[in-house]
Amino acid sequence: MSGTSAALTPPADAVAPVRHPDAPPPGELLGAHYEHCFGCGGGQPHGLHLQARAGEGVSVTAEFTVKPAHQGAPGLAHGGVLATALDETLGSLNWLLRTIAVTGRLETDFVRPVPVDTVLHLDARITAVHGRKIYSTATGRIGGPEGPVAVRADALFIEVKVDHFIENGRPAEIQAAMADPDQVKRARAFEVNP
Ligand SMILES: CCCCCCCCCCCCCCCC(=O)SCCNC(=O)CCNC(=O)[C@H](O)C(C)(C)COP(=O)(O)OP(=O)(O)OC[C@H]1O[C@@H](n2cnc3c(N)ncnc32)[C@H](O)[C@@H]1OP(=O)(O)O
Repeated sequence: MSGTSAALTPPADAVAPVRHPDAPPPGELLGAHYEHCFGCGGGQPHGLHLQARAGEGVSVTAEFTVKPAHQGAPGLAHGGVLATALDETLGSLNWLLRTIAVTGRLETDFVRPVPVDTVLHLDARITAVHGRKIYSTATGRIGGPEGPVAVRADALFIEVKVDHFIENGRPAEIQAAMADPDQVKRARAFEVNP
């Protein structure tokens, strides 16, 4: 990984991530964490509709097809959209720890342009954990899962409680989410089964 800043270098006493015993088995789709999430939700017409799949250890894979709505330059994916795909894939890793976490820092390298209609093959893993801090890394390849790297990222996620969303989200969406038993169950499961 190139150019990682000090903030993304785990401290010496960081520990290896431990896959939760109830984490989905390798190969299983993780499912959307929120129907209206721009990264993974099915309810966003121009969203990325990214579906992450559990991998071995504390890793995931995902695919994202670049659509015309995702352009920055003519026929090319917008860099911010590619960063979103990396962020979403990295974020899904935390479900293998059964931990709710948000992105604190995301550092992205854009290595190759990514044309519209390209399938971006994403691969991410957690590298270390230090208290509430979760360190992770991801690549996005084009032309196949073993193709050349087009984008890569390192990230620091910070563990939060469900209250982070309840206290900060716009009330209309929070009330709708809390009225959805499946959404509440999915979020609360992480607090009662640490
Ligand atoms: C009914 C409702 C259902 C809800 C169901 C939800 C489902 C689950 C949704 C998941 C969603 C994922 C979606 C994709 C991933 C996003 O895109 S998440 C969205 C983007 N991220 C954000 O909005 C986060 C905004 N930032 C914040 O809220 C706060 O800054 C944070 C990250 C929670 C940290 O604040 P804090 O809890 O007060 O923690 P703080 O004490 O400042 O820092 C803790 C440690 O982290 C370090 N740290 C914090 N920030 C940084 C940073 N930026 N750089 C370096 N180090 C940092 C601190 O230095 C500190 O280190 P130590 O001193 O412990 O060594």
